[in-house]
Amino acid sequence: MSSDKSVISARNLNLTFETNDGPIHALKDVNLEINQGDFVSFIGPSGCGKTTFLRVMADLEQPTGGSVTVNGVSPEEARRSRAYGYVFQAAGLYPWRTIGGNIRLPLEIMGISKAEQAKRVERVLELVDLEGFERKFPWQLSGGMQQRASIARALSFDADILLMDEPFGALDEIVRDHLNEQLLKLWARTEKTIAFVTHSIPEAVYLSTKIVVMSPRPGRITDVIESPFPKERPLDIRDSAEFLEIAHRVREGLRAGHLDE
Ligand SMILES: Nc1ncnc2c1ncn2[C@@H]1O[C@H](COP(=O)(O)OP(=O)(O)OP(=O)(O)O)[C@@H](O)[C@H]1O
Repeated sequence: MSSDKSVISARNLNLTFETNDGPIHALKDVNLEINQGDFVSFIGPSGCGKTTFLRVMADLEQPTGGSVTVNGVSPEEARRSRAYGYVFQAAGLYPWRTIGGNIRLPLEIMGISKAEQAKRVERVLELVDLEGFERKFPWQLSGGMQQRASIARALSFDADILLMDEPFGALDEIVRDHLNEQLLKLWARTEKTIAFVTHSIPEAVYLSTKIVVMSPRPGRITDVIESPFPKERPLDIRDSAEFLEIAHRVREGLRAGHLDE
C-alpha cells in the first residue's frame, strides 16, 4: 500500500507557454503530493495540462513558477539518476529491433553488462506476461502486446516511478480491461509509484489509489479523490455501489471544471 514517503511533490506549480496567439496557461497553481506506492491517475478534458504535468515531472518541460521534486530532488537530477520509466501513448518500439532488442536499448546506453541485460530482459518480459517473445519483432505482436513490451522497456532499469501517458488509449475496451488488470498486478508485485494519464473514468477509478481531476484554461486541479479499494481488485468491483459513487464524483468534478470555462 502507499506509504507516507513523498515521492513527487508539486508546490504552486505554474507553466505558461508563450505562443503567437498569446500565453497558454497549461498549469496554474498546481499542488500535489504523490506518496511511495501510490497509483495516481490524472483525468480531465483535452488541453487541461495532464501531459504537461507528466512532462514536468520527467524534466521534459520547465515550469515557469513554483517547484517540483521527484524522489526529493529536482526533475533533472531524477532524470539523470533514472528515477523513472516513461511509457508513451504509442508503444514507440523500434521496428528494426526485436522485442528483446528494444528492451535492452536503455540498458546498452547505461553500459550494463550483456549477462545482466539478458537477466533483466527475461525478468521484465515475465512481469508483463510476454515470456517467449524476446526474438519477435514489434510487427509480429498485437497492439496490446506492443504496449506491454513498451512497459517492459520502462521497467528494465528498475526505476521506482513509472510515468504513463495514456498508455492504453488507442486499444479496444476488452484489451484495455485485460491490461488494466495486468498493470494492477504488476503494481502490487513491484510496489512502484505510478502516475497515469487517462481520459477514461472507469479506468481511473479502477486503477487508482488517488484520482486527480483537472480542468483546462487554465490547467488546474479541481478535485483529488482518495480511493477506498484494496490493492487486490477484481474487474467486477466496477459494478459495486462504492465504485459507481466514486465514478459519479469524478464525473461531477469534470462537469464543474467544464462549466467554469
Ligand atoms: N510546447 C507547447 N507550446 C505551446 N502550447 C503547448 C505546448 N504543449 C502543450 N501546449 C498547450 O498546453 C495545454 C495543455 O496541453 P497538454 O498536452 O498538457 O494537455 P492534456 O490534458 O494532456 O491534453 P490531451 O488529453 O489532449 O493529451 C494545451 O492548451 C496545449 O495546446
